[in-house]
Amino acid sequence: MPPVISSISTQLVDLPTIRPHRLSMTTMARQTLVIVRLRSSDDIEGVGEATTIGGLSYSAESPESIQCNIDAWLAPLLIGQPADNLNALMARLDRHARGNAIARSALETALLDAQGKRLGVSVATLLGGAVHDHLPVLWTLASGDTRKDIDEAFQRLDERRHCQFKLKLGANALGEDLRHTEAICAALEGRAGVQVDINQAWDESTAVQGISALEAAGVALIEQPIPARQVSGLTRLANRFRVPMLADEAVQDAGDGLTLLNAGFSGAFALKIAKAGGPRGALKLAHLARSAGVGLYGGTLLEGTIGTAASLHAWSTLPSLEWGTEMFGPLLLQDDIVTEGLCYHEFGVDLPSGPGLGITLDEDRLRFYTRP
Ligand SMILES: O=C(O)C[C@H]1C=CC(=O)O1
Ligand SMILES: [Mn+2]
Repeated sequence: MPPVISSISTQLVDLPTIRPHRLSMTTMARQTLVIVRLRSSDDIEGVGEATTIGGLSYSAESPESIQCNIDAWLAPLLIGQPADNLNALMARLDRHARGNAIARSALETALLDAQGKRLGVSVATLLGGAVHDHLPVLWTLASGDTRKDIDEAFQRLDERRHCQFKLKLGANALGEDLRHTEAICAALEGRAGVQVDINQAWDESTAVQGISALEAAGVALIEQPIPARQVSGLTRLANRFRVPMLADEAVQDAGDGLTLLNAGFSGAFALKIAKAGGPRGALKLAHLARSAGVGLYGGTLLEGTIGTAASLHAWSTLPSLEWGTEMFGPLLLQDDIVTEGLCYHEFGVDLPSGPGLGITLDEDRLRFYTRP
């Protein structure tokens, strides 16, 4: 008799950030983790995590909708089913539920964690095997203050924690954003690379103006300058400029990847397990991109340690990530809900060793931060 899934619980965990994190659509003072605990009849527990940014300001899913839709709709589809066949379980979700990629990602993570623990292997091994055990990690400078951002960058460089930085643009007028970026590029010249993420905030003509100036300032990569659905516009920008465009919100999964490739997009893709409904969907997009010669970037939805570890297991199976990763989510949070955090050093992070995700919950801190 195969083990069956016996229960799935969700909880909302609010963790304060180390400083306000300013993006084009919101400023975050805390992050909410939706923690999923999935138990099976063989007494094995798998843990998953879902996050988004600023309630509904980043995505059509909010922490509360993720919790509600798992509890009301997705968990009942899985409970009572054989626990050890991920393909069958995810196909069952596909058959009976639409959308909700972030919620699905948390469930798939919990299923992978459980199966890894059951077989005594890591999630990366379940996904075909790790080819890297240390991945580069950039840091996002988003305090909202140019001087503070420069000081923060030098601190990270001195600690040998990060040597690539991402700036969040689009909350301010173009001129202000350009002055901010130029000052940071000048301060870091020769010591660190700088890339920018506009999070869809510009229209195409603002983007043409902005990207010309950013290219001249030495910015290495331009992420999602215009709205996600403007595929032709993003393709035009990618063809117009020498500095590469990184598609983020425009490329949720392999289907979107195909749309961009068919439109003639030449740039890079940001992978996120949350966008693609889990690690396997993100890898499907990655393999499509690799076949088309499109560069990859290991993206975050500012997950905590569980979601970051799940992403790392997936990214570790890829031969190359041309643009590195931004798996710094746990470092933006004041505290954690695991017994042993990820190990950040030498401008990157170690892949946690298994079984499963290789992460253990700290029950006391989890209880402390769980929303009543
Ligand atoms: O890329 C995004 O759009 C979301 C996220 C990633 C880093 C960060 O600061 O925000
Ligand atoms: Mn982005």
